[in-house]
Formats: sequence, structure tokens, C-alpha cells
Amino acid sequence: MPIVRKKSNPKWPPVVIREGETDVEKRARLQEEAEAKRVSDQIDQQIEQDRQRRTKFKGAKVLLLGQAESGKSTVLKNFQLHLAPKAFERELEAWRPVIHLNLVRSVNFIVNLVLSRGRRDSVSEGQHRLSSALSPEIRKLCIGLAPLRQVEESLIKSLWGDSAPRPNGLNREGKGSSFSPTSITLPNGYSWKRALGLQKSSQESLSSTSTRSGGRSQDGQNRRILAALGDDIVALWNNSGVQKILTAADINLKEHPGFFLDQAARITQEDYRPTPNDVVRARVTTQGPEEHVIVPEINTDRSKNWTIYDVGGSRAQRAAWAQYFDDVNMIIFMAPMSAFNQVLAEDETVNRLTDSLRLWQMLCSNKILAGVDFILFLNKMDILDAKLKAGIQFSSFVTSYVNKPNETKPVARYLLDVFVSIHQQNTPGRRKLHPHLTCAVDTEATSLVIARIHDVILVKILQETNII
Ligand SMILES: Nc1nc2c(ncn2[C@@H]2O[C@H](COP(=O)(O)OP(=O)(O)OP(=O)(O)O)[C@@H](O)[C@H]2O)c(=O)[nH]1
Ligand SMILES: [Mg+2]
Repeated sequence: MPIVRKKSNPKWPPVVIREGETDVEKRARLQEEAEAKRVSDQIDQQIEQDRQRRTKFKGAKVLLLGQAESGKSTVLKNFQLHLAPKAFERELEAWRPVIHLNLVRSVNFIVNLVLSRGRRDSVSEGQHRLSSALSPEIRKLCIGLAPLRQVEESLIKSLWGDSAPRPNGLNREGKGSSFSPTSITLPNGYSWKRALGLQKSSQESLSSTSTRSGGRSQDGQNRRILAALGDDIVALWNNSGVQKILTAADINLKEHPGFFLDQAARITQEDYRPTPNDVVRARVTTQGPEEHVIVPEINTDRSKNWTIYDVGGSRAQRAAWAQYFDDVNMIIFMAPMSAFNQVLAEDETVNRLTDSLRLWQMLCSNKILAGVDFILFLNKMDILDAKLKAGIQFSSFVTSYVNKPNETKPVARYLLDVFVSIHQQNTPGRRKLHPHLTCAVDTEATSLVIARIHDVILVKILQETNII
């Protein structure tokens, strides 16, 4: 059948006139065309709905980067607390053994240090008995606190389950500022929460139930021992002789992650329940990348799931970072300002601030990240402040800092300028940088920062999905 297109009609699709078409044929054709249009419209509608749904449910994806102990997991906890406070509240209990382990490790560390110093002094002074080198009070405290070794082993076992390894560097005598006496390593992906029966796993077996109930009675016993030894722990920490030994060994436990000795009286109570503040201060080394999906509890139009990737920051873990580079809206880079006088735990020849700056430069110049916005957290402002106030000279470690006061504000300003200029000089395209001076254990202040980056990230997502 010949088809003639009516050229004068500007409409699309053009009206088609079929010569010799009967009325019946025409009706059938029009019906077919109407059906084809209906199907086509339906498909268009479906495509549009899918696009809208994708846009609607596409939440923020954030990657946390930075060296070990820079505060990545702490910021993750702040996000959880800010976006989903009820879920965070439900998990507080899971952190109790972790906080207890942080505390017990500090105590065992001190006891070991004190005993080893006492032994060394008694040998150097030609004495044959440890008792003569240590005061009777310290000796009594150390002997009384001996059961905490078993509590430490038991807590590790309860967190790791039956596969508990022999703890690494247990009770090692610490030297310098790169060693962390309180630090603990747990199985990847928060599976320790499941081991404690606080998170349900689809693979949970009956045998694990018996382990957990055994674990619960062990937990009760640990809590009773801690409650019984609470006063001795406080007395050990407040003992001036102990403090002298720590100072002589150049160890400032307050600056170490997972420090809870100043809260020992409260934390050793048998009915102790962790507060959100305790949880952000707890220290667990992240083993390999973890994906955390946060479902915001504030029921607004803006509430979408947030996916936060938390990675391990030590050198051995950094190769795993790149797999997330092309799948995130934002990178939060953590640089601890207090690290200026510290060295890396994994390489004591490298200053931690130098390591942070190198990492930052590498990320800024990475072409795959050219389109990813950066949020910079110059973190641990409180520890920087304490160090400078204690008289540690920033300029002794950062020689380019000349003729400026050894005070927190100017030092932080200086570091901010250095990081911003590295970003400017190394960024391949036009990337936005949002810097913040932070203290990630201050949940209120961090909540304000998160509220600000919340908006920045949402605008970024909307731009990426061409909504604005
Ligand atoms: N005082 C103080 N402590 C902080 C601050 N930020 C983090 N911390 C503590 O530093 C310790 C280490 O923080 P994490 O968040 O575990 O460090 P991370 O970057 O995740 O470390 P890795 O998992 O080893 O890569 C924790 O005990 C935190 O409570 C801060 O601003 N001030
Ligand atoms: Mg971590």
C-alpha cells in the first residue's frame, strides 16, 4: 500500500494518509496505533518512574579516609548518632566489653610497666627484692589487680568468639608515642556484635547460642571482678609514684586512644551502661573496609539511606581504598593535627603529620577522584591544644613554622593553609573542598559539622542526578 506523507503538517509523528484504505481498515489501523501509543506511553512512564525512584533512593555514599587512628571510625559513629540516634542507642550495650577491654588493657599496661621498672631499679641498685624498689602501696595494688589479666583474656574471647587469637603485643611495655597500649583489634565487619548476641545473623547456628549463653555468664563474672577492683584501679591511676613512672617513661596515656582511666569509677560499676560519649571514645582498630548503611530516623523528604565506607588506615590496609573511588559522592579525609610529634606505628621513621600530608597530596592528584568533592577534617584539636599547652613546641617538629605563637589557633590555621594549598596545587580539575577543624569525640560539635556536610552532600547528589 503506497504511503504519502503530508509535508505541510509540522507535527511529529507525521499524519499518514493511505490511499485506497477502506473504513474498516482505517478503524483497525487507528486502533492498532492507539494501542501502540498506549504501550509506548506506558513504557515512557515506567522509565520516568524508574528514574525518579533511582533518584529518590539513591542516598549519599561517603568514603572515610586517613591514616590509622585519625578518627575515621569515630566520625562514622558520629554519623550514626546524628542520623539514627535510636539505632545507635540500641547498640550502646554492645560496646561495653570493648570499653572494658580498653580500660583493662590500660591497667594491665601500667601494672606491667611499674613492675618492670621496679625490677630494673632493684637490679641497678644491687637489691635482690622487688619490694625494696617499689612502694608497699604500689606493690599491693599491682598484686591486687592481677585478676585483670584473666579478665582481659576473657573479654578478648567474648569479642572474638572461639577463634580468639593470642592478643598481639599484650601488655607490651610501651615506648614513644606510636605505641597504643589500649588499642584492640577485632574481627572485621562488627561481627563481634553478633558474637555477643546483639545483632542477628542469618547464619546463626544453635551451637553459637550455647557459646553466647556461656559468654553471658563470663560477662557477668568479668563485671563483678571489675566492680570489686574499681577502687584499686582508681587508686593505681591516682598514685603519684605511678604517675612519676609514666612521666619518666615519656608515656601520656591520656593521649592514647581508648583512654578510660579517668572514668574508671563509673565504668567499673557492675550495672555500667555505656553512654554515646563513651562509645565515640572507644577504640577498635578497623580491619579492612566496612560498609555501613545508615537509615535516617528523621522522617523528612531528605531522608535517604547513607552508605558510609570505613577503611583501615594503616599502610597495609591502604591498597583496599581504591575500589571505592569511582562509587562515592564524597570523601571525608581525616588528618589528626595532634600527630605532629608522633611517628607511624608501622614505620617509626615516618612522622605522622608528614604521612598525612603525603596521603592528602596523593588523593588530591588522583584523576579518578577529580569529580569527587572532598571534606577535610583537621581532627584531634583537643589533643593538639593539650600538647601545645603542655609546652611541646610545634616548630621543633614542623620547621617551616617560624616566628609564630605556639598556640592552638595559629597552629591550626597554619595546618589548614598547608592542606588547602596542597589541594589547590594538585587538584586536576575544579573540585570543591570543605575543610573543618574538629574534635570528633565532641559529639555535639561534630553533629553541627555533620548537619552542614549533610546539605553539601545532598546538593552534590541532586547535581549528579540532574535535578538541579
Ligand atoms: N581526644 C580525641 N580523641 C579522638 C578524636 N577523634 C578520634 N579520637 C579517638 O582516637 C581513637 C582512634 O580513632 P578511630 O576513629 O578508631 O581511628 P581510625 O581512623 O578509624 O583508625 P583505624 O581504624 O586504625 O584506621 C579513638 O579512641 C577515638 O575515640 C579527637 O578529636 N579527640
Ligand atoms: Mg577505624
